Amino acid sequence: MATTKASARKAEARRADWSLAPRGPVSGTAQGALALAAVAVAGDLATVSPLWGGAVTAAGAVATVVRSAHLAHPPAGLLYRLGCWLGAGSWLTYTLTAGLWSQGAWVALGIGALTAGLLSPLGRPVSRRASGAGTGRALVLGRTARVGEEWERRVQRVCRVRVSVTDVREWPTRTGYDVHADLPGAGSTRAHLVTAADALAVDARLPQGCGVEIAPGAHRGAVVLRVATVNRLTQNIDYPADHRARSILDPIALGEYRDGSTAAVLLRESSALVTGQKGSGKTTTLHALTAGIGLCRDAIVWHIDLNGGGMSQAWLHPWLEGDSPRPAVDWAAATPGEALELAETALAIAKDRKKSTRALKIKANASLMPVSPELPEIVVIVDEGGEALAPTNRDARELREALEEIQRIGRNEAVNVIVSSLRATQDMISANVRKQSAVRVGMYVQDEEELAFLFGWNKGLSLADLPGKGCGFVQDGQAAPRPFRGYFMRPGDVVDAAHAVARNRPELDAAARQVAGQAYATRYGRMRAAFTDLDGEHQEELPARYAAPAPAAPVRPRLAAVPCGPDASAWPDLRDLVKPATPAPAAPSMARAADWPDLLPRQRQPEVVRAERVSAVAAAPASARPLPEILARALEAFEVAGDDRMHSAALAEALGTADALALAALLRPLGVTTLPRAFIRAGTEARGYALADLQAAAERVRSGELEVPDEVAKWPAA
Ligand SMILES: Nc1ncnc2c1ncn2[C@@H]1O[C@H](COP(=O)(O)OP(=O)(O)OP(=O)(O)O)[C@@H](O)[C@H]1O
Repeated sequence: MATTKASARKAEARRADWSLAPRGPVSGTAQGALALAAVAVAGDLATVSPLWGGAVTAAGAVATVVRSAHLAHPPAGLLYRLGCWLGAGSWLTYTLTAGLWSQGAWVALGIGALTAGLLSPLGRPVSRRASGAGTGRALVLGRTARVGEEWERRVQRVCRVRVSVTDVREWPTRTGYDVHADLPGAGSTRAHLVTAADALAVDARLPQGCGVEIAPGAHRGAVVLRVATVNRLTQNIDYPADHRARSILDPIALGEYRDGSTAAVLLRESSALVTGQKGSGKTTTLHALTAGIGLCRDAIVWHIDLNGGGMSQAWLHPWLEGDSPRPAVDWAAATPGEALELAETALAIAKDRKKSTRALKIKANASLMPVSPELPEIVVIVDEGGEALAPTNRDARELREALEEIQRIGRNEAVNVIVSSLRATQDMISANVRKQSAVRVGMYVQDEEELAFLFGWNKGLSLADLPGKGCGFVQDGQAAPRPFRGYFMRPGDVVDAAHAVARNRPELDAAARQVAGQAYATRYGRMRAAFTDLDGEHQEELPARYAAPAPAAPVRPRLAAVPCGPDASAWPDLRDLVKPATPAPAAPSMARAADWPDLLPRQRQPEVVRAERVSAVAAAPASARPLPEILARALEAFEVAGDDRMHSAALAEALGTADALALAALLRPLGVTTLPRAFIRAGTEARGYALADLQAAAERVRSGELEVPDEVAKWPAA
């Protein structure tokens, strides 16, 4: 077959070409001179008036100018053609006037033909270009040819790279155009143009907010320069109220690029990071993501909203108002304690799915866990709006670590994280979060360095490309970051979308629900409490709100004697003081949070902790000082609980102290205080103690560094 084709091609090549079409400058010049001589001989024999020669010359000259303008020939090409017509026409008019049969007339014709032949490269139609390998041929005509030549010269001037433009295509929105070009090779790469994108925009004198994006072309040697000529990003783009169900395997739309195409990102396997200064449009972008993911029939959204409820409020509104039977967002956390519970639950589900979905993957013959309404992806969206996740914030270490671990291990198991942060700097975003986020969205910031931190240096990004709120750069995987404008989702749009999401979203699968346990099963009560009372006071009231079917008799405020000596470190935690005064209307058997069974055993390496405890209590050197009874028994209580944190009330009960207040008074002289933030145990959010603090105190006592006060040493004899 191949041989037949080759021989056919050879035969075709051998076949004589008898057409009169010129094949190059020599044949073209010879043909033109012969044709002119033939016309002159015919005119001479027919004794045509010389006026006709003048008329033909004038007509030819005018036609040349008009045609060259239409085809956007360069000035040299136009002059060459005009010269040919004027020379030939003058010679013809002269021979019709003075006679053809003189030596001078034929010598003049020869000299004219020779000149035309030598200058013929000037007349070559530069607008005809090859459009690149494998892409067919494109004819660049008229205005677009002129634009293409301008860009060839501009790229040569700014980047010292001689590209050849193969096509210029106007955007459907008529707000810019794409310039398709081939690189010359010889060491030039697209990166040369990418770094000069801003300089090219300046050289082209583009309007404010417009720029040049350098995108890959049809092959490695081709580039596309996306040139915006109208600043379309200044106009609001309403959220398209399209609430049809979709899949998390499809791209999730965030807004539009300059050319009017949809800015969308793939989130099935990717975590995302959204940064931007206050008021730049982060939360609005998270709304668009919540809507896009929420409308998927195979994904559910969990919110961590440490930004005063700004993100989750509108999504929960229909449910809080009783207009919707369930919330659009399956779980929303507004406090650090609940946030940690949510993150740890997501992590536990990801770990469990690694084992439990093995058979499913084999059945589907897919290495990636197949998602479906029965096994939905969980996307945890975190709008922290402050420094909660900053690597420098020690209080948030556990939450940050849980989220980072989800990012590391949750891809295949369809548990992903989207984090928003005020600033794209090393002190606000840990390197791990940034690296693990394949999707990055950088909304407006003051400092170009922040964009560079997020997207890398020399990406040709300029703040001049972002005209205002709601604008940013978006990057999905290896693709170059592109300026876009986010959909403007107003609260009303969110509420409309929330209705649609609540109607159609899937429920968490049964296996995950089992892993999530009681904390997940009771989340609605806490969400209702938290998002109707955002001043933070709800924290201590949470158990009562969701646990009590019938209110118990109100607890009367109680006066307590507080040991307030001159040393402030010996004072009890005042928050523990007010706690008993808070009414706790709960079911009789669960009147106090401390009474609740721990229905969600910790996943955090209980064996290791236990081993540490045993060595801390038992393996003390002989010279070590004895531990006070309260400390030794507190360490034992942690060991029995198999946990590394215990609520104050639970520990007080285990030790048999009068209450949490009395316990605080005993532990404070040993330097042990409650953790700064409440945490959840057995479905209750309250403050309590960390095992590590008790172990540190024990160490200090044993080494003699810490003197045990009498009132502590005497306990429980007192
Ligand atoms: N895509 C958008 N189109 C038009 N305006 C927008 C857009 N996004 C945000 N805005 C405007 O910017 C304001 C702030 O937006 P948003 O609350 O999303 O910013 P933020 O970065 O989350 O701020 P903060 O950090 O204070 O929470 C909005 O009230 C709105 O007026």
